[in-house]
Amino acid sequence: TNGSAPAVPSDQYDSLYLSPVTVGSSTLHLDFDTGSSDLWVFSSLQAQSSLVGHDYYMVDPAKEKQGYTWKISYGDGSGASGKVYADKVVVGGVTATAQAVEAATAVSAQFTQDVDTDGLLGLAMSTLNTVKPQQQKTFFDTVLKQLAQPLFAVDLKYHAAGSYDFGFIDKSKYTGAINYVNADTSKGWWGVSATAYSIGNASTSATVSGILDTGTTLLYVDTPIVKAYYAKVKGSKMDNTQGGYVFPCSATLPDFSLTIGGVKQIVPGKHINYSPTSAGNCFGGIQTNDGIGFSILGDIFLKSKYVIHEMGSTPRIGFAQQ
Ligand SMILES: O=C(Cc1ccccc1)Nn1cnc2ccccc21
Repeated sequence: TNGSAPAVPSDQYDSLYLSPVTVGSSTLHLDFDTGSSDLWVFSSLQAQSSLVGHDYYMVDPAKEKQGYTWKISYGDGSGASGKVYADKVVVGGVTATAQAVEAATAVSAQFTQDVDTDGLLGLAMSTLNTVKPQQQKTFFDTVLKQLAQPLFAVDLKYHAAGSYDFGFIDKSKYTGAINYVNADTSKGWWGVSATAYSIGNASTSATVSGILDTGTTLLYVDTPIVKAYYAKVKGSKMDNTQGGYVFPCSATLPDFSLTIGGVKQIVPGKHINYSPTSAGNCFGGIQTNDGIGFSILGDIFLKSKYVIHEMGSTPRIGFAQQ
């Protein structure tokens, strides 16, 4: 069976996208995350005070994987931990009958205060799964064999609902050719590299290595590229109190592209005006990857494309224009 689930922006700035998932007998709204590999949910194991505003998984002790635990932390310092259950998970009609469901006992403030997100569904390689004593499969790995094609496709949109397709490529969701490149999955992520970047009409050769990451809101690249970009934005500056580059909200933002597989993958300037700040300017969708060691092609990069993640004998990534 194949299936498709909507990806709905959680707020007016596309901070993250939420998809409905049936976990056991509950429908939860999860953040599908190609940057991690745990399916974890808010659960009845938590204090009631932590559950306010969230839908949550009502655990069934009979389904517990006794002695199994998990603990995850993300690049932004957020994290969660808990126990593991084997239960039915359904995404867009695709069913995993005994999927490892990681029920939270503790969740960091970033997640607790984000009342729309009921958990995450990891779509990176299962080698990054944090469950002990035995690593568990992602939902995608669990259902892989039942899919017509071993792939999922990501269709995130700018200030609009998109979708995640499992097992098929939806021709109505893109125009032009799909450009495939091999994925570097050696670190457990969907890794790609670019050979050039462009700011407006000016192209510069450079090697940009990074990961596709639907769980990251913005686009993080090497500092010299970020500086070159905002040099083209009148009134832009690095604002340490806001934690990144900001600019007057009236600024015209040049398009940005990364050349992947010989094809320019363009991010429209409009998408790079991420959100207003509390100080009366606007926060940039492109920021520096200082301290990370690689680039992170998050939602700002993805939301103009239809991106196929194919787990064939040689993992590939296909890019097409929405
Ligand atoms: O953690 C990251 C990317 C990242 C940011 C900074 C340093 C290193 C890596 N993304 N991400 C993927 N899933 C997430 C879930 C919550 C927060 C961030 C999440």
